[in-house]
Amino acid sequence: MDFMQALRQRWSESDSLVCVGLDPEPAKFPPKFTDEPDAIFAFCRDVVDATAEFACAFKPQIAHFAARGAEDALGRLIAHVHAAHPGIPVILDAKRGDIGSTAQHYAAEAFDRFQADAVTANPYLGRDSVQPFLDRADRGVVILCHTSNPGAGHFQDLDVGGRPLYQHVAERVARDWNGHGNCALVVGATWPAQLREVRAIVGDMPLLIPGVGAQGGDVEAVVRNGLAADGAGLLVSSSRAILYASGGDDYDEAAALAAKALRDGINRHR
Ligand SMILES: O=c1ccn([C@@H]2O[C@H](COP(=O)(O)O)[C@@H](O)[C@H]2O)c(=O)[nH]1
Repeated sequence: MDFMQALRQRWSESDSLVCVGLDPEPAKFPPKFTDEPDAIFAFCRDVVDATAEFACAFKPQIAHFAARGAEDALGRLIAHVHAAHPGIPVILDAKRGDIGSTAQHYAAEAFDRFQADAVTANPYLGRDSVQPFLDRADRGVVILCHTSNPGAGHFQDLDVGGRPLYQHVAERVARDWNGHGNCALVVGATWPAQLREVRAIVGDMPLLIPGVGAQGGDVEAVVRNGLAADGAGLLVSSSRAILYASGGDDYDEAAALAAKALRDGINRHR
C-alpha cells in the first residue's frame, strides 16, 4: 500500500486527523529518564504507544534526533511504529532541498535508511531538487507552502506576477509535480486565510498543518478553512503540547489525553 492509500485508510479507521509530532527534548523528559541511556527512544516509544489510537500519522522531526547523535534512535522508533502500529504512516520532517545529485541521497536517507512513508521537502530550489522524492511513487512528498512561523510571509507572501509566492507553490505542485499523486503541502495553522486559499487551489490534496498547540493556532479555524470536500484532507500536527503535556511520570497518559482532546476538538467542527 502506498503512502496516500495508507493515509486515507488511517483517516477512516481512526476517525482522527491528528498527526502526533515527535520532537524529543531530553531536558523536558520526566525524571525517570535521567539515567536512561536510551532515553530519546524510550520516551518517544512510550508516547507513540500511548497516542497511537488517536493518531492518523506520526511526524518525527529529524533535527531533534540528529543534534544529539540519535539517528539510530530515530531509525528504531520508525521501525517500532511500523511493527507495533502497522497502517499508521510516518512522515519524516526533514525539510530537505538541494541540487538533484544531493537530493537523491536525501531521498535515500528518508525512504531507505529511515523507512519513512513520507518526507517534508523545501521547494525553493525548484522541481529538479524535489524530483528524487517525487520519483518514489509509493512514498509521500510533503512540500512547504505557507509555513507556520512568524516570518513565513517575508518571502512566501511576496507578490509574484499578481499572486503571492505561496499560491504559485500550491498551484505548481497540484498541477505539475503531482503526477504520481504522492504530493501534500505544509500550511501553518497560524495562517487560516492562506489555508483557505491553498485549499481552493489544490482540491482534495492532503495538507499537513503544524502550528496548533504550542504555536497557538486555532483548531476551529483550521477545520473551517482547510477541510477537504470529503471531510478529511488534513493532518493537524502537534508536538510539544502532546509530548510535554505532563512533566511527571504520567507523561504517557497525559500525552494520550492531549491527543484525544485534539482529535475530539477537530471532530467537533468537521
Ligand atoms: O511550518 C512549519 C513546518 C514544520 N513545523 C514543525 O512542526 C513541529 C511543530 O511543533 P509544535 O511543538 O507543535 O509547535 C516542529 O517539529 C516544527 O519543526 C512547524 O512548526 N511549522
